[in-house]
Amino acid sequence: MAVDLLSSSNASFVASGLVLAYLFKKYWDGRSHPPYPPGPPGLPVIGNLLDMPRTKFVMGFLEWGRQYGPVTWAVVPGRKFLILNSYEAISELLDKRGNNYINRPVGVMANKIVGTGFSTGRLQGDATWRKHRKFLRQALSMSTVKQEYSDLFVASATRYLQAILLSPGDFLPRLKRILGETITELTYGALEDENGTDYVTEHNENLNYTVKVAMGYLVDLFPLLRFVPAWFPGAQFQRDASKWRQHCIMVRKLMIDGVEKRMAAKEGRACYVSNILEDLQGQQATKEVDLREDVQAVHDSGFSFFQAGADTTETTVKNFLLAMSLYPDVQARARKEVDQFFTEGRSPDFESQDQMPYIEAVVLESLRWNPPLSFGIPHASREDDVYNGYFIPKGTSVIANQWQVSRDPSIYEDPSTFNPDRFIDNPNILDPRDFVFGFGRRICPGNALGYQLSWIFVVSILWGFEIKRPEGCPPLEHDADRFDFGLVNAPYPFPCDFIPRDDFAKSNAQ
Ligand code: HEM
Repeated sequence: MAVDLLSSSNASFVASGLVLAYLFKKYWDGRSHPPYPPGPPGLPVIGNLLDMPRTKFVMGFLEWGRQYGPVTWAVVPGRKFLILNSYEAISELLDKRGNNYINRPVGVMANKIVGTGFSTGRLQGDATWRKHRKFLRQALSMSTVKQEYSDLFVASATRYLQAILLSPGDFLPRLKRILGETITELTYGALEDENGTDYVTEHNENLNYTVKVAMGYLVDLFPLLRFVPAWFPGAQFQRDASKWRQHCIMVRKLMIDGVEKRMAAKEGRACYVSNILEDLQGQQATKEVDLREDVQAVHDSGFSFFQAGADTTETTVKNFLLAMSLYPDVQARARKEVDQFFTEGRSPDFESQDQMPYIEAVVLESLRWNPPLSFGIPHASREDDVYNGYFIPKGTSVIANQWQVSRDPSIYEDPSTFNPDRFIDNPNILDPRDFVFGFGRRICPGNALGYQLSWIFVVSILWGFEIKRPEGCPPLEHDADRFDFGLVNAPYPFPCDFIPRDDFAKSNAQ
């Protein structure tokens, strides 16, 4: 039957119809507004489907930037893309015209099938999103982070030093675990429920499929595929989605039930979710208001902490560790500054943070050298726009290539070299925090938290250990040998020798 329907004469009739419709639309669009930005030519119907980079996305986008200039246009079925390859264009569109680029592209697989559309990073710029951002602003400002979370961060960094001492070969998995615990603890005030279900493990599993889903599926391009039943041959995405949807529902419930039980029993640490829920309960006690939407927004914005904050902070600290092993002179200089403050029994804390300019430069360079989300999270336009004479229609997915900014030699000289000196006595240089945390109305609300947590890990590691690249390891001179260019651009796994330093060894023996 299916074969009959697609007999060769029918198929060629349908194909010529589609090509004609495509050519007519292209002609009509071209007459009714300014031209689209330049981009790869594409094919009828499928547009640039075959041109889109499939791996190492930012490298493909960078190449388009070289060929077509700082704004590149590409289309695939059902989606229009604008790729921005210059800080000037990014900041003009996403920062200055931020109200127009406040939305996110809707992923069929993520939003409609797996059901992860509730998290802050996926919401449209609507009333629910504004509620999330209000709570996040309250809890994650630099002053709140310093006041509320510094002790937790110091304790986590100390735990990491001890973990390295115990099992130096596991320094990468231990980093992932301890940063995951830190973020879980500050969000939920506990690491497991009363049955011993481990929150970090469940969140990591959620993160794994969230990242897979964000990479895009065929169903995102051809939305009708979502009606293909799970038993249909080739519909593996439906079977995966069903498993992930169930898991996501389970983890959300696990987290909510846990906080509510601990609050009722007055147990557990104060944390993001419980602090705001208590405030809301206080409001409800004084006046009759329906706060159900607020309560949901607290839970859902809290759920975003791990999704958005765990891998990104981990990548920043990994960047630092890799750089220390490759640039021993930078390491020696950074340690000299640490040793001015933390000696004779005083272990790292935040007290002297403002007096350590070289460490600040090292943390900034760890962010710049390899921006963890190297093409951010795409924004989407609310209305038609025109930039430099080019037309950007409503609903365009806009990708800001942060990697390009980090490697722009007109901004950063010799950009592949890890060189914190570029930030010393150079007030006019672009601060990496102005692009690695994203842009405009969607800028990362966890930027102070990510920065402070990375800072204490950097100082503590320098204080505790000398870091060496083991003899005989290749020098990793090129970016392509250092970073994997995935959705989160992490350094490839790398070896390090850790030599304990005296003060740490003594404090640990006590
Ligand atoms: C060094 C660490 C971090 C980096 C590099 C980073 C980077 C980013 C970037 C590039 C975005 C997209 C912004 C845009 O759309 O323009 C983002 C969004 C977000 N980040 Fe972070 N982030 C970090 C840490 C954190 C932490 C620790 C948290 C929370 C505890 C967090 C929570 C979020 C949330 C909730 C969003 C979504 C915001 C929205 O869509 O409105 N991030 N982050």
